[in-house]
Amino acid sequence: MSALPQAPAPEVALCAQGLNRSFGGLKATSDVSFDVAAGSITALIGPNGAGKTTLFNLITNIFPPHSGTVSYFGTSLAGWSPNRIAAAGLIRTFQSARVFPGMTALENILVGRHRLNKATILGQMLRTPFARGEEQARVRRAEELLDLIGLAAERDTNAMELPMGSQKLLDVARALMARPRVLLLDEPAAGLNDSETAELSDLLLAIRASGITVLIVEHNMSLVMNVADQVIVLEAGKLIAHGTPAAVQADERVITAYLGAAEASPDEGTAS
Ligand SMILES: Nc1ncnc2c1ncn2[C@@H]1O[C@H](COP(=O)(O)OP(=O)(O)OP(=O)(O)O)[C@@H](O)[C@H]1O
Repeated sequence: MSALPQAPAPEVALCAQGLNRSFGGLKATSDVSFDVAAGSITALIGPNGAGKTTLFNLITNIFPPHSGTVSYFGTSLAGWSPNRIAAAGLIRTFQSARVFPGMTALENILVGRHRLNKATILGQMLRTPFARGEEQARVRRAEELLDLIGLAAERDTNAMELPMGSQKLLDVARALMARPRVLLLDEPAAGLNDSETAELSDLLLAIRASGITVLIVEHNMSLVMNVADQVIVLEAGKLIAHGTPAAVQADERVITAYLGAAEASPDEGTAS
């Protein structure tokens, strides 16, 4: 028995075990297993077509795995609908997500809170005191999030008129409005310039500091290396490395995968 007290193991927010999913003859994910520690930022990287978005779809049950399991804070998500998964606080953004046209920045964030409304539809239509109080609290929360992403001054601006970087931040803020416990972000830095990417890095660190676990698919290696606690690397559907950013960056298999795919080292900014 050790004379020293044992540090408790970190709580596991997400646990994927043996995930397999094929499309026709193509194995999009092949026996993929990993843990995501609660309160961490974990990055999922890999060349185009490696299976990253497929893994997000398996975790959120957009389609089920052909075999394997996903558990969320120890509870299996097998058979759960995407809505039930979101209601449990596992919230994702989509690679192609953009702002809702014709809505202001504030309204774009408010969209993320609708599933949490407790007032009945009739209560909302009749504007009962309960429904009004709930609406005011939602607006306050959306304003706090606008402040957090540095867009308080753009509260009433049509979101389509905002630069791409601001639109991407709004997308993340909308996901935060749903009060996630775990946030899955699919390429939030795609299309951003360097200063917009730096703002996104700060936001991700603030999200982690608030206790939310983040799993992020991202091609921008500087962002990944700056913010991630752990990095998972996929290649052609297989997990080829999982470790700290420094360990993964020095991993021969990772270097080879990236050299083969993009003729560039993963430490050189955007990898593909
Ligand atoms: N719904 C689908 N039907 C058929 N094939 C699919 C489907 N979804 C993904 N695939 C295939 O599975 C493989 C993995 O795709 P996936 O989108 O998960 O990769 P990725 O790592 O997210 O790629 P990228 O970085 O380009 O977004 C690819 O070969 C893709 O063509």
